[in-house]
Amino acid sequence: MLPLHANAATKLEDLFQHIDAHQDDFVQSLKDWVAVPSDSSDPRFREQLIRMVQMTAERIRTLGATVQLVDMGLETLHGGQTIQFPPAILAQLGNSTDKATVCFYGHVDVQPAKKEDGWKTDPYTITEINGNLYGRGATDNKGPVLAWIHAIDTYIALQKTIPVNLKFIIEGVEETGSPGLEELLKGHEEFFSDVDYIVISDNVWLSRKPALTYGTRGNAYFFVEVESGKKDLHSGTFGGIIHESMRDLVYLLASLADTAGHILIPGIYDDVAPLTEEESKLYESIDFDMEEHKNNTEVNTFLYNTKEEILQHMWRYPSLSIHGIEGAFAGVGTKTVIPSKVIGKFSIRQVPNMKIPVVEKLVKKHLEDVFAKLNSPNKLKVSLEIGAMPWVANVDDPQYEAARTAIRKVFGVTPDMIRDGSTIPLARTFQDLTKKKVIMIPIGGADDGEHSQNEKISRSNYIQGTKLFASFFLELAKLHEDLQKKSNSNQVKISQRIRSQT
Ligand SMILES: C[C@H](N)C(=O)N[C@@H](Cc1c[nH]cn1)C(=O)O
Ligand SMILES: [Zn+2]
Ligand SMILES: [Zn+2]
Repeated sequence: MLPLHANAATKLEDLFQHIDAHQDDFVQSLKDWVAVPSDSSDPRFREQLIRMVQMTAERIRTLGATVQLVDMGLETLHGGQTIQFPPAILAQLGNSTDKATVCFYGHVDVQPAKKEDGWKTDPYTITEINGNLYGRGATDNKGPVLAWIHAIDTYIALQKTIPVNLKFIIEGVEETGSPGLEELLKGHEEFFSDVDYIVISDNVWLSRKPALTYGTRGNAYFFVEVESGKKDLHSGTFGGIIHESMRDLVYLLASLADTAGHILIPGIYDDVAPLTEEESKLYESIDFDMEEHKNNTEVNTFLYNTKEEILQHMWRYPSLSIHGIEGAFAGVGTKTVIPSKVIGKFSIRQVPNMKIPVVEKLVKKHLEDVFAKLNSPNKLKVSLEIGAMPWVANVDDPQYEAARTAIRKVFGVTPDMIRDGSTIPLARTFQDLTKKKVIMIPIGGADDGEHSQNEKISRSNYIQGTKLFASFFLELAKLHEDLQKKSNSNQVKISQRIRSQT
């Protein structure tokens, strides 16, 4: 590694030029990372997921950082078997007392992806088409994690002083709700003692315009299991004489929400923060093209007709989605089986001021009440698998101002201030537990298709995003200097006052 010149003044143009000149190398790194199917939902990929975390640790080590791989123990699967959790990465680069310390949080696990799900290209081979880099994890979240690393690498390659101290928390189970991570944070409180800001880049913009995210919804993810017996049965031989588990389950799932998206679980909306007039105005002022959003989503119609309603229902109201049924026949052909045990999977996105234990109680009560009316002898089991709280930040916090300035310098525009309907399970935990200021700086585009077929990040967003992070380091350093000056001058005033009183 090259030595860092302490006093070399950093010109933004030099950094930007270096990033532009090395963009093909940066794309190659993304290719290497996307090639690892680090799917955290499917235990069959566990070895690959662990390899991905190790590769990431190695890459962070090449920056000159001190890297710790923390063992996260065993994961107990729904059937009772156990497998190794991937380790988590805690790393540190620089510890100057006169610099701000920024902790970057990201994840290198991905959602499942199979070519036959409808991908146009192999999900684990980055394929560039019309300036877009297609591949699972390209935007969620391998691209942004690499962009952050490349921004640091740029300072190192140009032998410039990195303007801030850097810390990293990188994990491999974000997509399954970050199990065990809260305990990890609780056990490493000292890691956060000198951290000033926590940065997350795991969302996308709302439109073509760059954005900063100040809120995310939480998620309460449930399994509802119905079991009729120990083995599947022939529907010709047994159909008509048994209580079918699938029929019960479909009835239960249908009772959760109506076709207009309204959740039918009694009491579920009771704690939702009321919409104030001030907040209402906020939605009116956001520049949002519903037609473009519809095109990105590839649906004909939304549930709501106005921009305000759409934004509110994405960001500040709960929503219930049914994700799938484990154990049900889902293949091609016309299998005529009656499944014995089926597990319905659904989740409710959480908003302020909903509380997970209350939601859990309401959901269980509702499903038990509905099931009781079926007079079914089958066994019902409802379990909360993930409970992640919503997160909202104060947009007047200084790190938002630094990020706004950095965005102006890279993109020449003032960013949209947005919320996001999806969940970063650890965002609220960071805020509550560490009491540090959290900011989300998305670099992905509105049409990136996270979790969907043909997920991508554009080459432009990936490279401009790298510049944004490099520029953000400088803005944070300036901010820190200003804050320190202010605090020193306040200290002088206090000392003078004490002296004059004695
Ligand atoms: C926003 C982030 N990139 C993401 O996709 N998060 C997941 C996390 C989650 C929530 N419940 C289960 N996993 C998401 O919002 O779905
Ligand atoms: Zn993500
Ligand atoms: Zn995701």
